[in-house]
Amino acid sequence: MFLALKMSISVVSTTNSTCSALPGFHRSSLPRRFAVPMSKRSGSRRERERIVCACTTPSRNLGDELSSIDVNNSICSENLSVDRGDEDEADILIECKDVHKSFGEKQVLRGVSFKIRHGEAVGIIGPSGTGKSTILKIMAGLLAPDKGEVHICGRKRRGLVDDDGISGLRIGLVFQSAALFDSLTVRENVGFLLYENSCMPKNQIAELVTETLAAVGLKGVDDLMPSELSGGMKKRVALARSIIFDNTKESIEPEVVLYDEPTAGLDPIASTVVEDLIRSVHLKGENAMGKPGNIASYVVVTHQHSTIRRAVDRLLFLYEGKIVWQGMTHEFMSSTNLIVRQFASGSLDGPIRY
Ligand SMILES: Nc1ncnc2c1ncn2[C@@H]1O[C@H](COP(=O)(O)OP(=O)(O)OP(=O)(O)O)[C@@H](O)[C@H]1O
Repeated sequence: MFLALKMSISVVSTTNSTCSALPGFHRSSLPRRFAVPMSKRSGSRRERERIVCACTTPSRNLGDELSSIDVNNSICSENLSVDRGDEDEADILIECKDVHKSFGEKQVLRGVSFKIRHGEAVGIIGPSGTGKSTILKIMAGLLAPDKGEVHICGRKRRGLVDDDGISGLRIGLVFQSAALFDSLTVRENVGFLLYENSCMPKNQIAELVTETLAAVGLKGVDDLMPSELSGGMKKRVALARSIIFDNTKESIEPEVVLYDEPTAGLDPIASTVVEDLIRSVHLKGENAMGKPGNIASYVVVTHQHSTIRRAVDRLLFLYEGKIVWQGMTHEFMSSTNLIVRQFASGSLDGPIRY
């Protein structure tokens, strides 16, 4: 499911009125999961802007292999290139501090802390059901932690993305499957936020959409419907929707993009294309137009080794609701941590039990 949420906090308005620049499109036709509770449909325009898309030790006795884990900061005792501590706090865009989250009786996150700095390409990995998507949604402001804090550019987020009024950072979230609006064209999907929330004229938005689609390697698809696209193309359209921004604004805030399993369901070559695309829209990359990307930092949740190797520089390993290992990608394959070794090899033998 794709979701572009913009946090400054632009996002897509889902109030129950007709779209300003998308004739005939009515927000009530949005999928039900995108609906905004009536009680939240008041307040300022900013408040009405909404999202569309929608460590303690592990509980099991894992034996000696976990004895090297520091339960306070969750860093394995291997000699790894981990977080740079107190250095240059100014470049921290998102920080999770001791985040806890439960669903009913199920404790999913049990004290997760990490920082995402300007310029970083970070992967979150770990066994299924360990809370990777949950922490992504908490970073995005779609879910609130039960305990702990999320800081955006040094400021504590008070509620969800639409409540806190924090500006200074845009956050784009690209869900696993595209979740494009089936009844809208590619152009309308990609330009949705701008049609809704910007003062840009329609022809200018259309031009920007075409340019953004070209940046992700798509040409001549503006008028197609999502049903006419392949799975890989839908992922690219979803990416375009997450990175487009109002370039007429005087100041452009940096953007962090959060990708939830962006290569899931793709064949190896299509995965490589998406992995390179993720790199290319980053500020250290070069997009399909030969221009530097605009994305300041990104976080990728993935299970795929190719994505780990190709698309990220630093890894956080989440297991049983805690970060039990972190290091650079090149340190992952050679790690002596038994959890990491089992995960990397896919072995059934080891501390991770299914
Ligand atoms: N909204 C929700 N309500 C109830 N339980 C939830 C909700 N969201 C997630 N969970 C549960 O929380 C746990 C963690 O889910 P999450 O999707 O974050 O895991 P994950 O690590 O991303 O898994 P996977 O790798 O399989 O996608 C799962 O047991 C899931 O069922």
